[in-house]
Amino acid sequence: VPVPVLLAARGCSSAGERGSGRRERPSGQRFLQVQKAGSKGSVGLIRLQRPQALNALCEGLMAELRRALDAFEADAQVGAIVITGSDKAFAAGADIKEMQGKSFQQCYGGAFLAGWDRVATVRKPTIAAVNGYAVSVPVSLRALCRVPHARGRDSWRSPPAVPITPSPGAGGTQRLTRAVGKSLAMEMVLTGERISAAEAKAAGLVSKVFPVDKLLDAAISCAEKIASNSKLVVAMAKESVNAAFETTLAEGNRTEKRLFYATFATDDRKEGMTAFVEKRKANFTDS
Ligand SMILES: C=CC(=O)SCCNC(=O)CCNC(=O)[C@H](O)C(C)(C)COP(=O)(O)OP(=O)(O)OC[C@H]1O[C@@H](n2cnc3c(N)ncnc32)[C@H](O)[C@@H]1OP(=O)(O)O
Repeated sequence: VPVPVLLAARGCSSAGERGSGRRERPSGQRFLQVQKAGSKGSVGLIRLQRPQALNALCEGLMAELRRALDAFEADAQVGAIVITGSDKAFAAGADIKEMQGKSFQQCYGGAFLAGWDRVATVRKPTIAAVNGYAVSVPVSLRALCRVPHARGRDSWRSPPAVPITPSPGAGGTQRLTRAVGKSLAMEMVLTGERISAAEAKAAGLVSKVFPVDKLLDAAISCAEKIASNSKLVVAMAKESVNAAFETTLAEGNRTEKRLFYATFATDDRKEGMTAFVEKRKANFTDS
């Protein structure tokens, strides 16, 4: 049974949210639904919920997202996180209406977008379950999640599974290098065409494709499987994978080796190897 997670809220003022205002949910969020999922509540589930703007990433939404990630990062019960959107949109990019009037001074001086990379610095594995539009920045958001899932062509409705449109802010192209460092697959420049989930998978943009009605369950079940391992060692594995993406091959190998040595200082490494040899299920204590 999903357990609601209580977080404080701060808001955007955008179409459909002014005047009467978009109400906070009882849980305190305005733009997200945040809960624990999975049979043991070990999965942190974040659903972007700003339907009137197709989940465009306004500052208020991103602030809530950061707080949700912080809360799950600190929650010892949670071993992995799933971020998803709605049927029509994962997210339609940065909020154009919020950005429209901004000057350089406001962007640079006000550190616009500061903290937007929190999703990349979370130590727990994060899965993006992408359905509908994923435009510009959400493509980066999804890429930062490292284990992206998408809904498949066989369940296409309108709009298609992972359409990608040009980012006006990037002059019609969007480089993903900022999001994922030097990963070869991500060096591609998206030129504004709409691509299907299958094409996104072929390009390395998503790792698995599911029919729409199976997408979220599959993402949660994958997260649950990850969460059933030692959280301590999973965090080390994620650090190692990130190092492989972000540094040279030699540096990535060095980091991996150091972290592998470090696992020998943990109880969970001993328990994992002993359980393997004794052909039984490991009982990890995250220590
Ligand atoms: C770092 C840079 C960036 O991220 S720049 C932003 C990049 N994003 C985009 O360029 C996408 C802009 N949106 C669209 O192109 C379309 O909305 C669409 C193709 C994603 C979907 O088209 P559709 O016709 O199905 O919906 P609407 O255009 O009518 O949109 C519904 C509603 O949402 C508002 N909205 C959509 N995207 C944004 C956005 N990025 N920022 C702010 N608001 C957005 C849109 O204005 C509509 O609201 P309304 O009150 O009717 O104006």
